[in-house]
Amino acid sequence: MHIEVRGLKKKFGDFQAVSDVNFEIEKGQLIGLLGPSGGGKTSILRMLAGLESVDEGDILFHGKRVNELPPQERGIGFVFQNYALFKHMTVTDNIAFGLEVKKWPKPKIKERVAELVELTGLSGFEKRYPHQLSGGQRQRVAFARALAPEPQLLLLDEPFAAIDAKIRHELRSWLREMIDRLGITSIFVTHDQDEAIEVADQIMIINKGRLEQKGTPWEIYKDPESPFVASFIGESTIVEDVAALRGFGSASGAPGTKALIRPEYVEIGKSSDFELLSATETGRVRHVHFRGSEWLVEVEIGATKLVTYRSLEKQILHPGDEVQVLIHRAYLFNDNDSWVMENKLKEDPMPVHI
Ligand SMILES: Nc1ncnc2c1ncn2[C@@H]1O[C@H](COP(=O)(O)OP(=O)(O)OP(=O)(O)O)[C@@H](O)[C@H]1O
Repeated sequence: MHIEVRGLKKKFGDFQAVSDVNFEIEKGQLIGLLGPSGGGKTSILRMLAGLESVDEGDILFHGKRVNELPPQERGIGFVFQNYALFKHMTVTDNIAFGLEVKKWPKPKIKERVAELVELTGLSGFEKRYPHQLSGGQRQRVAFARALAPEPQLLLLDEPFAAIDAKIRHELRSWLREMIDRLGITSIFVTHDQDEAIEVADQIMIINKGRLEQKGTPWEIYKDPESPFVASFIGESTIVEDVAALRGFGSASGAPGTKALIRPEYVEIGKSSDFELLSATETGRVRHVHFRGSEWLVEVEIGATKLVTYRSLEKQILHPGDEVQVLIHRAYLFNDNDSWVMENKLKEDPMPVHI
């Protein structure tokens, strides 16, 4: 389903929970609504579902305004974080519930339930009750139930929040595969940036009731449009006075200019590694964290602390070691909460490894 949202606003009392949100979603995409708690993600989802009224603005499905359409007529499937399965019903009955309400003929219901049990990998569990299932299995039943009436849009509100880390990881891949297979437009709310980056075709960053940025995970990571977005997606360090770092002084203007620096923009090594470059700083290793596939190294240059990744093949560093530090790139903050991108070594490509 193609979705368009124009000038969407919602107030609760005096509190503006959603202010002037605009976006478009192409059919078949999986969209992650990402942002801090209380930002307005759930309110946007509930307005799309018709569970919350719209104060101002329009919601269009396939170009048709649906603001006043009741939830059951919008062709939407809903999955909540807390399963919301019927406890006294078996897996089969839970999945069939929406179809019974819609008065589908019995044989068709049986056929559709069998299809969904197969799709969601629940074969053999048909007669179990929710308390006889694991969290991951319960969530798959919730998916099957939401998908049963063949919705054109699937809305997922923190679908994996209540599930432990390992299963959550498996469910993410499973969700991605299922959405690809079904080609159904889906929107999921999360405050877990890894989840959004891993699963979504496009991410919408929602903060203080506003859509801060929309784009693919890579676009948002690479070109964050505001300091908030940059610090919300990916690892970074905020440097309080970038002018104190050599090579940035003239470019960054006034002393006290703040900057955001990603770990992959920082390179560390022995002085011989950088002997042809004048723009290095001398730093000291503060902490070294083993990350499984690499090291995360914290370095201090005077009062400035930076983090960087270091591959396992390289010489192991220890706290207190002296290193040369080369900063390839930084985002410099302007006063007005925007910024400019500053390349320290303009001829040098950004060393991003993915
Ligand atoms: N029915 C309501 N009545 C009053 N205030 C509400 C209501 N629903 C939401 N709010 C407020 O609106 C703001 C946005 O809430 P919303 O649930 O949309 O945020 P969220 O981004 O989904 O947050 P979370 O990640 O914590 O679920 C919050 O400050 C919340 O307290």
